[in-house]
Amino acid sequence: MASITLDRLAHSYLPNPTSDADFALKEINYNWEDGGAYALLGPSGCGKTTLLNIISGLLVPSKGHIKFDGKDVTHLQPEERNIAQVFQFPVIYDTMTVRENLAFPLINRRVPRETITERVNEMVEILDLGDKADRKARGLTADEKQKISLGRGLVRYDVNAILFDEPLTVIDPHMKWQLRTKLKDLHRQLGHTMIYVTHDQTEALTFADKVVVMYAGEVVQIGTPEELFEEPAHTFVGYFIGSPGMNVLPCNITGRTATVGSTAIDLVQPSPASGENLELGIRPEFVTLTARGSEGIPVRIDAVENIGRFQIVRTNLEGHPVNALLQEGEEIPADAALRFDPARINIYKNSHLVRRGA
Ligand SMILES: Nc1ncnc2c1ncn2[C@@H]1O[C@H](COP(=O)(O)OP(=O)(O)OP(=O)(O)O)[C@@H](O)[C@H]1O
Repeated sequence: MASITLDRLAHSYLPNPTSDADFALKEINYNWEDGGAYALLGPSGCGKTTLLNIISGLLVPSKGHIKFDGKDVTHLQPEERNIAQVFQFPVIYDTMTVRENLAFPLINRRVPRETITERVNEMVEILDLGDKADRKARGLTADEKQKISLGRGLVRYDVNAILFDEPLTVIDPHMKWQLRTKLKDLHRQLGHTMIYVTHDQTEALTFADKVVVMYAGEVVQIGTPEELFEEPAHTFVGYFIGSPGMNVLPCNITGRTATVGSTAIDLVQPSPASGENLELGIRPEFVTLTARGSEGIPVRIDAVENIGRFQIVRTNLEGHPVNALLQEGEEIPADAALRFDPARINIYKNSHLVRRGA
């Protein structure tokens, strides 16, 4: 296992990049701790694969360095980096049995026979493949084959890191949560440095101790799942994490009052932010509905969606959508007014957090 340092790392696919916009990966500085479980989370095209390929050695960055345990590996080939990778689709040998597939990465590295048997047995048990262990991979389901792929990544005990690139894409939805939880357990048991690439927030938040959120080539926040929820550093994080995401409303600010259109919202504390490109962010969990006439902000209700234990109330405030998350069965007044918990109102300037809820 190793720590991984990204030292002023950036990448452009263009031969002569001139502006920030030319970089598929904008400058990032970060130290990923030895034995940590990290997720790279972001929408399609945000630069996740570019970063993963730099770590694995498939791509040499146009700027900066990458270090494993302080040793510069920027120009080392993938096979010289001693990492394991699990891809979206199973990479296994159909003609080999499950056991033979799992043993293969160890045989390649001339691991002693007894150790191989021990590790393979351990993987078979961990991945619940006991009843299939001596069958050829050819006849197995896509789920089972991908489990073997995961096992082939995890079976090596001496790797610097294990990289997972959307490994649950082919897995059946009902199996996904099982494998997600399993991977988390495996990380606890095995203690490898693990980096998991996904565009699915549930996968990222379940698996990782720290989530690296990427947007348009930029790392916009690195934090624990709680930090991303409580204190989104960028409006994109607020919008992308949470279901539904944070409400983001363009506003002006004077003193302790934010104004959305002609609606004044009391921030309780004066905000340090002023000028243009300001936005108010509040999560639906901290929006309540009251009857009009009390102190709330009158709104139009567009829709109510029941999602099990909660209901999402979709409202419209002066042309801007605002969602409120209410408990199942909680009463929704016919003439509704919104109330924002002032302690949970964040203020953003140019999409970046400048003031978190008091
Ligand atoms: N080989 C390449 N040559 C030129 N541009 C590329 C190349 N690979 C990726 N890009 C561009 O770099 C940006 C980041 O792509 P990347 O594949 O890293 O994103 P991603 O977050 O992994 O997306 P996805 O989830 O769709 O794989 C995109 O704009 C993409 O079009």
